[in-house]
Amino acid sequence: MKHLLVTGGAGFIGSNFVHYWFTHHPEDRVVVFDKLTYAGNRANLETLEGDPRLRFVAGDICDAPRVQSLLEEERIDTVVHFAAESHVDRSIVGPEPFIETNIRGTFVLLEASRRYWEDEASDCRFLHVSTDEVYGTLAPEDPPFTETTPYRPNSPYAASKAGSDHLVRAYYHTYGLPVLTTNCSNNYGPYQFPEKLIPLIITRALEGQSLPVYGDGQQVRDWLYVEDHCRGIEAVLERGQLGETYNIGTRNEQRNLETVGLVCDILGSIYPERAEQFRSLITFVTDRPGHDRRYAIDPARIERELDWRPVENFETGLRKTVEWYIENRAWWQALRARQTLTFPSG
Ligand SMILES: Cc1cn([C@H]2C[C@H](O)[C@@H](COP(=O)(O)OP(=O)(O)O[C@H]3O[C@H](CO)[C@@H](O)[C@H](O)[C@H]3O)O2)c(=O)[nH]c1=O
Repeated sequence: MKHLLVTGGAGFIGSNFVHYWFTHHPEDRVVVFDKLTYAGNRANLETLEGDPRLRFVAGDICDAPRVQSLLEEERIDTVVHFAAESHVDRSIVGPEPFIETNIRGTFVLLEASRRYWEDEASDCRFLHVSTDEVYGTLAPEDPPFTETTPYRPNSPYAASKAGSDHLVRAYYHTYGLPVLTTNCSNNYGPYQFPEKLIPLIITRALEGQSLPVYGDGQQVRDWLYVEDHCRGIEAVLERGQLGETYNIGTRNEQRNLETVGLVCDILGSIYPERAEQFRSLITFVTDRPGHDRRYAIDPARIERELDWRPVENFETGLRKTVEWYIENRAWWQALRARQTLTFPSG
């Protein structure tokens, strides 16, 4: 039986991971530690409310004494670290919380784990969830990112994640902390805060609002269904080599404009009477400053070494996602008040 600490477990990927974990490891205990910022939401774990295997603790990963005592109190042997400020546009408007949470917060967790696991680290794991954005941007002719692609982060968000990745590796090389790092591509699926492209487009289209496409919409993103990501994290936790990095992606490169169009088509097939309307809502708006043109992940290593394969394809994953947002209007409408970002289109 494992004792997991899931930081950011009330966020999008974190909460999907908690649901995934209990489905596949019903005997384990999970402590969710989450600051409940605008993007964290206890409703994401509502179906687990009252479950004795789960403890929810509201708190900040920068709070060193709290983190230290939680590790000890709960006899944590596995840290899965999702907690992060994650939205690129917000990092452009206000980078400070990104530096604080993503770099300092990761440092606090590493240091607490090092102290707590000092004498008995053999069965322990610290898995750091990171992003492909640390590698920078690709030209159309470039091969996808591999685990050996040099780091060239461009946004304050990406730079803060790059800093945290380096700290994690330093704790392995310097102290032998049993760390693993994953770098994933763009996620989509249930419970994603509707500031990110796919849920933003779905929810705005449902409400008949304009669908903002930055610049020319020809930027490329490599979409990963969140449950496939959770399965990848499980594979790395269980079979990954300590100190190593695994890229998680599905070779699913899509231009933003095509992704937005696909969402409109799926909505049109569900609401045929509004089919024409959805695409007409697409509006080109000012581009994101320093916008990375293309991300693409080469998942060969995790496939070859850990036998991981994605289950979902983009069309079915996107349809499931659209249906989830239709069925869970109350969930995202309640978040509207927190969506205060007005960058760049207003
Ligand atoms: C919000 C928004 C986004 N976009 C564009 C910008 C990007 O090219 C693409 C996806 O934007 P976002 O959903 O903000 O995601 P992106 O910047 O790629 O970053 C995401 O994916 C990363 C992994 O690649 C994660 O590390 C980040 O935490 C996550 O936010 O869509 C638009 O054209 N219009 C929009 O309104």
